[in-house]
Amino acid sequence: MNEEITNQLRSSREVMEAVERELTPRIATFAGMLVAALGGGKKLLVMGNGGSAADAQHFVAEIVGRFKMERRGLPAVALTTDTSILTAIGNDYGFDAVFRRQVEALADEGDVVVGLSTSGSSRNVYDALALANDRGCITVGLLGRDGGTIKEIVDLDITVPSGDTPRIQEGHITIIHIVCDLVEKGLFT
Ligand SMILES: O=C(CO)[C@@H](O)[C@H](O)[C@H](O)[C@H](O)COP(=O)(O)O
Ligand SMILES: [Zn+2]
Repeated sequence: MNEEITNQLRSSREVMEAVERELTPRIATFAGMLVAALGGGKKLLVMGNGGSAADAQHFVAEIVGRFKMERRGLPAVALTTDTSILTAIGNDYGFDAVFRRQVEALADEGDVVVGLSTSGSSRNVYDALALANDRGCITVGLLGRDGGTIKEIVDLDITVPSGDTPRIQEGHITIIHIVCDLVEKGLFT
């Protein structure tokens, strides 16, 4: 059992090293986009399924509440949290529409819309990002594997170089924490 634990910790470390090697400039670009948008009065919308829904909420909580700094709250919404909205849209229009309809309702030009998908191909995330593009939003995909279909349509993809869903998610949450730190420093120091 200890060998299995050691192997998993090693593979997690290797993914983090690959993130550092391959994705540092993209993480900086993402932070810069958010600093410009939030500093200019725009908002952040975030979505994902399963563990990525939890990551979306975690991200938004850091932005609306705080990461490390005492500062004013910033405007961000997780599209994963309201069970009445999710069940109404899912029941009436289908699960593929649960995020797209919320983008239709909430997104304005210049907002940053982030989709998390380890496969890069979840239909509900793809459809919402496609509409966000039409709306003139800045679209970002936190993705995995080969980036899937979402990589093809977003303004910025940050594709964690792994084929293992939990390792990809660990990459995503680390990137989110780094970006929250850079956003606070960019806007409030
Ligand atoms: O957290 C995990 C697996 O670690 C699962 O809940 C996982 O997020 C779900 O299977 C998602 O539906 C996967 O969707 P996606 O990342 O491919 O868009
Ligand atoms: Zn998970």
